[in-house]
Amino acid sequence: MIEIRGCSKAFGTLMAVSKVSLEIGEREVFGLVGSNGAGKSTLLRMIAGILKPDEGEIKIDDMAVFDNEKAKEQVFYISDDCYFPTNYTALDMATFYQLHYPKFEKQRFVKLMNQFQLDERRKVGSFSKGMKKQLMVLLGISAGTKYLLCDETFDGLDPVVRQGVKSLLAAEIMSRDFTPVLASHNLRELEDICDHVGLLHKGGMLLSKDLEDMKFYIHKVQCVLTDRKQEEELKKELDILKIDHQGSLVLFTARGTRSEIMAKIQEKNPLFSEVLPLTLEEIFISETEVAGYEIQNIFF
Ligand SMILES: Nc1ncnc2c1ncn2[C@@H]1O[C@H](COP(=O)(O)OP(=O)(O)OP(=O)(O)O)[C@@H](O)[C@H]1O
Repeated sequence: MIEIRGCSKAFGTLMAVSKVSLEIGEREVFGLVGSNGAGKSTLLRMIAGILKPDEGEIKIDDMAVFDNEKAKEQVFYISDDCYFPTNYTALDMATFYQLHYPKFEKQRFVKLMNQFQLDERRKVGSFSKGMKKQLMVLLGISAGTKYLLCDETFDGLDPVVRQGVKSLLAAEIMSRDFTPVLASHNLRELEDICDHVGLLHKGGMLLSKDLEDMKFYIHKVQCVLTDRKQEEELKKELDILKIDHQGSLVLFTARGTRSEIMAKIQEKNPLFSEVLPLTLEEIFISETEVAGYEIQNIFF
């Protein structure tokens, strides 16, 4: 488990991370979201033991991480602007990481490169941005660390590769003790991948919640009502966050369990009604409102 207790980091007078406390459980995909400059990279670099917090502590499996090789061996960090030595091939990168990570599996790396149709003998300098990101994920998986920290790694991957990487992470979680932490400024990049989401805003942790728990108390329903009056009644009877119209269809996003909301709608004998899946952005509308913020002020 990763435990962060009252962690802060300033650069001069700028508070990049402020008194963040957070627990990242095991064998779950943790999404760290926040707008540009929210402090995600700074927090990840502290978790990786690269930056020392000004105050507070970070423990990886009960070990303080800063200046602790044993703890750092458990963490592979993929920066948002990875450095590759000139003339290094992908295989050279694997040899390099093998020196730092005792559990690195080179054969597995070569196999994964083939699976993702990347040439391990090619110079990394000639890889596209997305290929470099894939390469880093494959190096991270092959390193055999318990934690994989990805900074904006999913952003910009094409849908097929993204799906491949997502399946790879899921398979790792199933087969060994593995926890990926994915940071992104883009809610859409993380919505079908994460089990748990932490929201950073201006250096502070606004919320950290299980996605399934959040989904339990907010639902989106589309229905066709027989009378306009019924919509007005439902506005009073439901805890509505948003209403949209598409022709005769009314779309309600409301707080409450699925059965509570559907019971109220069924009382009106609608011509049609169904529950729709929610996006992460829609889920956050409710959660950030409870925390006293408007999602538009956080992400847009
Ligand atoms: N080395 C540094 N020196 C000075 N200021 C820094 C440094 N690193 C980060 N900052 C500042 O700290 C704040 C948080 O930056 P950070 O990179 O952690 O944000 P982020 O959430 O990762 O942003 P993005 O999504 O744009 O990558 C920003 O205001 C940034 O300018």
